[in-house]
Amino acid sequence: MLSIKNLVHVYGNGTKALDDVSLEVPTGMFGLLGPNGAGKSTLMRSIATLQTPTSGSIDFDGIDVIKDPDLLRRTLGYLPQDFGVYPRVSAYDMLDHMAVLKGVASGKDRKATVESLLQQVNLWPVRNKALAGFSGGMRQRFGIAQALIGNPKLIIVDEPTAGLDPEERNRFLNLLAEIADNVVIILSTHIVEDVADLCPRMAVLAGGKIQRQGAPLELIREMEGRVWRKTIDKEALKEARDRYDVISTRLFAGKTVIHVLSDRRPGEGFEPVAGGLEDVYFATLTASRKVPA
Ligand SMILES: Nc1ncnc2c1ncn2[C@@H]1O[C@H](COP(=O)(O)OP(=O)(O)OP(=O)(O)O)[C@@H](O)[C@H]1O
Repeated sequence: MLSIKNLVHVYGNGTKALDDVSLEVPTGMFGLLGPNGAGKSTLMRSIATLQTPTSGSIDFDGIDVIKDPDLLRRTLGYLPQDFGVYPRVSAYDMLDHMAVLKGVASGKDRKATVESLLQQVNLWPVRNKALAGFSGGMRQRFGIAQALIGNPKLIIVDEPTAGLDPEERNRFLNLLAEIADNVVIILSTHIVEDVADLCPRMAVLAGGKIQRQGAPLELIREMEGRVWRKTIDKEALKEARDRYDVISTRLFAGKTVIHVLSDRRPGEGFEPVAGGLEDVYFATLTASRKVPA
């Protein structure tokens, strides 16, 4: 269990990226959903011991993460948002090198580790190819392989599916689902479907604050009967926004489809829709913007 209490992070320029964040993250897959600039990477980097928060505490299975970062690093796997350079070395050699850095000293252990990880992430057939020539999906699978060296109990993946095509995304998410037994995996993303597809627990972070948390299905159930849809001309959007609690808009066949949150039918031409996680997310963001800072 990962337990975060009252975490605050203020950058040198005065930006308060985390504002009293408290979270309990159980074993399994946990989705941290938030728009760009919400503070997700700041939170991920704080948990991964890459930066020290201004105040607050992080505890993982009895390890005081802020006081004892080295202890956490032994049981941590991290796939950063930006994995950085992809050198002209083969996947095999790079993974072997990273295993050395992570302290897998014996050559025999390393061979076993590297081989089994390459198989697990389905990169065995291309193990001798240079990482520089890998596709986005292959790179992310390599990223997971390196994160899994040393059997970590806490795995952090920061926006891993951004830029992947649907097939690669699927493959990547399936891989995450397979390793989620007995470990804590935090998936930070701005893609609602990533969370809907595979996270039994989630939180929405916006403006540095946790706006909502719970099980996606429960959060969706809480909105039952409160989401309404109407198709309007795009010229009517401004008026609709003034009149209703519009949580999302999208174009469909040249018209604008709005989703409105309301306890009863908001007006003429509205039909009820079964809300999804996207509605939960957008409603949460809309509500968070209304709160004066
Ligand atoms: N090193 C830094 N110095 C100053 N401000 C920063 C720094 N890093 C991030 N910020 C600011 O902190 C806030 C949160 O940024 P963060 O990168 O954590 O958000 P995010 O949710 O990960 O967004 P994104 O998906 O765009 O990376 C933003 O306002 C950002 O501009």
